[in-house]
Amino acid sequence: MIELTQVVKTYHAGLATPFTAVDGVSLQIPFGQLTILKGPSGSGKTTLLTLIGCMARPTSGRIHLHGLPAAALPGLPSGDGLEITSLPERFLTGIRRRTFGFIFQQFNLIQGISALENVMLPTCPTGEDAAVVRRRALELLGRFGLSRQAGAAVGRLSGGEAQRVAVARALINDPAVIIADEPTAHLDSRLSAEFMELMGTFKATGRTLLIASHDPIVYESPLADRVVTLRDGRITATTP
Ligand SMILES: Nc1ncnc2c1ncn2[C@@H]1O[C@H](COP(=O)(O)OP(=O)(O)OP(=O)(O)O)[C@@H](O)[C@H]1O
Repeated sequence: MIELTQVVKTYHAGLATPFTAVDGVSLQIPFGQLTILKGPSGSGKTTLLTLIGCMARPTSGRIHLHGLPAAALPGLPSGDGLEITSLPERFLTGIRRRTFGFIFQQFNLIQGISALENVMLPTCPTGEDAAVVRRRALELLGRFGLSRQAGAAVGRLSGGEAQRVAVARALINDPAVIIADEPTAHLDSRLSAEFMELMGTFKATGRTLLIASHDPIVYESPLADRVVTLRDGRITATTP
């Protein structure tokens, strides 16, 4: 479980115009479930995802990881209740790489390199053998029907293909938790429904899914275990 306790994120803290984007959020995200963060633009969904995914630190409050596999915590005690908010940067980086896979709104594929190279990218800092990574990346691309596009520059891919490359990239380090930020924002209804089906297959393998979205195809999906609604950086509703 990922446990947030009174998490606050204030941008420009200490400056003339501080802005509190996340304002005292307490939330428990069980492993193995699909949790949706829903809310209007600017409600703090992306900010919250970056805090949970160890990409930024909260201004105050704590985030604990309870019960992660030891392999996800290299050099760290795997005991219960690891508090990530106060860990030194090098540990945060390790947890980010091994525990989380990210799918961004614009997919954030690197233009000018191939689909295969994009999928391999998150493994670069791990120093893993390139041939092994390449095999795994090709397997993933094959699984998503993209074998023929492996060598293609990502700029040439269709929206749906680009999305599946982004999903393959999120999976390359076999993360326990997949974080997706408005993953269907640039997809039509059919591709959005396909995306949710894909998420369903990951959930079936025991992965934890955390998706920020204001797309009803996502937050009304029967796959969602819980929908957390945010407004002005605060939780206003949790269903069920
Ligand atoms: N780096 C930053 N510096 C200052 N303010 C920021 C920064 N990042 C986000 N904000 C502000 O924090 C608020 C929450 O932003 P955030 O991106 O988390 O919302 P969101 O719910 O994900 O919105 P959207 O659905 O439009 O992506 C917004 O008002 C935004 O302008």
